[in-house]
Amino acid sequence: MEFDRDTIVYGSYEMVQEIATYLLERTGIRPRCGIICGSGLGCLADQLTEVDSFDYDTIPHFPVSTVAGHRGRLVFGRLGDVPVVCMQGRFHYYEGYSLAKCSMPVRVMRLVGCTHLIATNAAGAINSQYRVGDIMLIRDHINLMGFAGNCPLLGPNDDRFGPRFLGMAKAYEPELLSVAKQVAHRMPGMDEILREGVYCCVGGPNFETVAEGRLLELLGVDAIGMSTVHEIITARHCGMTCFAFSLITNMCTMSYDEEEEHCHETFVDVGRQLEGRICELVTRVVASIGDSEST
Ligand SMILES: O=P(O)(O)O[C@@H]1C[C@H](O)[C@@H](CO)O1
Ligand SMILES: Nc1nc2[nH]cnc2c(=O)[nH]1
Repeated sequence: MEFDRDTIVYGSYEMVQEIATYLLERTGIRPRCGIICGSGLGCLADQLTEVDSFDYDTIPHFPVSTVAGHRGRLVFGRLGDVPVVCMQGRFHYYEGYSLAKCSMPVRVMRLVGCTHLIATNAAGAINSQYRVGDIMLIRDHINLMGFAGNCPLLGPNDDRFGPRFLGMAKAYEPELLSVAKQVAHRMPGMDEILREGVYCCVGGPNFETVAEGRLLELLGVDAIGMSTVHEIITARHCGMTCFAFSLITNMCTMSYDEEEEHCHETFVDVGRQLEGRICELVTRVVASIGDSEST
């Protein structure tokens, strides 16, 4: 099969290294953990101290964010005591970027020193037990775009990033999932909104038809979105430990009698309403990563 290297394959090792060097020469922070802020979850980056931030359009070879609620900058700093780097805004396939290009910043995170990735997103609930405002810890995902032959790892493999073939059975680190549940359990009001489930990514930007929603339910999907899966694949490929969660911003339309709830601006507002709890959850999970690395 012929690959169009410009559109499908993006980010040679040398290119990613050049970006990493550019950043490391301009910040004293040496991050251990990368955090990707989903739609409406950019507040996470606002919690950092000792900040050095870089607008995407000033970083060599970086794509730019085109989605409302995605600020478009990379923020280095400390979350509590732990040095981190946050993507305040991510890249989506529907913006016209290949999956490799959407996920390229994860490799940058790895080459600036991150061993862990925390990805967050806004997602629609397929599971009828869920409610808007729930937080779903991602236990596993279904790479539906991968079933159709689209994957961020398409094309020649560079062993300096990771292996050609990649096991994904424990993509979401069970230990971190368990830490997050313990942490959340100690936070007031979290038990009522905390879920654990299976996330699935579609290309978007359209939302699901009723028939598609019902199919996803049959497949065992709890929440559906347009990101995260390819970032986790890329992170696992380069040996990063991963944790992710979805903020449930809407119930998917599962019957023809229901009114459709989709509105990106409302999704961003749901994020704002929960930002205090989300920031606390992430701060505590990151602290546990810091503790585990210092022992
Ligand atoms: O970046 P995330 O996955 O949070 O963004 C979700 C999916 C779409 O980009 C958008 C839909 O409103 O929110
Ligand atoms: N595909 C998809 N992405 C979302 N992001 C936020 N809500 C939704 C949804 O219902 N479907």
